[in-house]
Amino acid sequence: MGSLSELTSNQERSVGRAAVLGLGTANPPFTVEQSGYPDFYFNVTNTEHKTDLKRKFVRICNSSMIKKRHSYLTPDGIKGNPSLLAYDHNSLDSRQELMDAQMPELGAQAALEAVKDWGRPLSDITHLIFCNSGGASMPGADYDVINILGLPLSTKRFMLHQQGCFGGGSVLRLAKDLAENNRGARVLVICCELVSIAFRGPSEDHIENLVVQALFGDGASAAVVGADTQTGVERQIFEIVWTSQDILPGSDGAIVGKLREAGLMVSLHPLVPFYITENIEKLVQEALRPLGVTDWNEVFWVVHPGGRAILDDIQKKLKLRDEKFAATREVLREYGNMSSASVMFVMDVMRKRSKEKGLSNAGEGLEWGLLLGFGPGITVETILLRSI
Ligand SMILES: CC(=O)CC(=O)SCCNC(=O)CCNC(=O)[C@H](O)C(C)(C)COP(=O)(O)OP(=O)(O)OC[C@H]1O[C@@H](n2cnc3c(N)ncnc32)[C@H](O)[C@@H]1OP(=O)(O)O
Repeated sequence: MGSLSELTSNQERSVGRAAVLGLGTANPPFTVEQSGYPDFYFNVTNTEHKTDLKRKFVRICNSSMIKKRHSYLTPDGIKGNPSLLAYDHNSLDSRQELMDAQMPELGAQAALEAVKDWGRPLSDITHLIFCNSGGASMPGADYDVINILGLPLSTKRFMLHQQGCFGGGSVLRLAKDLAENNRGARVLVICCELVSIAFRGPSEDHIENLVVQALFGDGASAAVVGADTQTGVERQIFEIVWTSQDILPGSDGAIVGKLREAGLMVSLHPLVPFYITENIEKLVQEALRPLGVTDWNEVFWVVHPGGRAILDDIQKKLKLRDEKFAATREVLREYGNMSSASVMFVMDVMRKRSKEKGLSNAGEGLEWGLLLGFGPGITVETILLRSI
């Protein structure tokens, strides 16, 4: 007969590993084409006279490999919030009001898709994680989602604020810990990011702001995570095998977001691609060497579409074939950088492409894969995935 502590821990912990059991995404309907965005942006911010900045912005947009982005900020919506137009007017109230209304709405849409994909009722959700880099209210968007979806009032909630782009990895790491330490748990994970918190007019003194305005788009993604699947009802899309989070040495100050009276002031150092590329192989080795993998083309890649230059440089450094980043580049092309929401979009695109091609699993027919999320710090989330 076992001890009381053994009996308790056997009842509390899952037998198997956590996995993604359902995925969903959502975007606002309004889109802007990147080719027309310089005209749109300088017109709507009343800065057409800043011709040098506009020419530079055209070069940035043309190099971004983004085709279109979704946004709640329609021309009328922007004009109706004039405090957003200058580079640094006090505007936090207007921005927070937009975020309070839009974040739960878009997050709930993505969550409904994920739950439909999972196949069990909303009432079986036990935990909710909501991640966002902009808005902050009490109770927050997690609470609103409980009400919108009619989730059980006993759902245990976690609100992750100000993670930035690595947050898509953080939520899966936290969901794994919750699912494996609470037998039977089904964790609904939502990442929702909106540009209303950082949209602002151009400034000659802050050129990196042009890069921010050219890259980011609105999007929400969601997943249901759980262990010990119900046979015939649930299926594992990606098993979450191992996770780590690392700060890249020497990269202090390279990606920063400060919440100020003028909203989220984001700065991106031109050396961001360099810092990530210099450090990436060590992290990849740590994750894949225990499996005996030494050719990084043997696994599938779910990479945060942070910017074209970052993807080009990582691909070159790791000697990855073009098809390895096809899902990531599709997300960058069709949606831009949606910060923490991006990596679950990549997972969703990858499993759909794999199905269309008749491949044996969601991971392009390969058993092992790596998820990489990077953001402020520079912080990198590395997750070893398995597709069965
Ligand atoms: C917010 C989060 O938490 C996480 C994130 O994802 S942060 C986002 C991370 N992404 C990045 O940092 C962007 C990485 N950079 C890129 O992808 C590319 O540089 C880019 C698409 C923005 C431009 O592509 P490129 O190949 O560099 O184009 P290129 O023609 O050389 O540069 C265009 C101009 O942009 C300027 N530029 C590029 N990056 C810049 C930066 N970070 N700050 C200021 N200027 C920049 C260049 O100096 C160049 O100016 P000129 O044309 O006047 O010479």
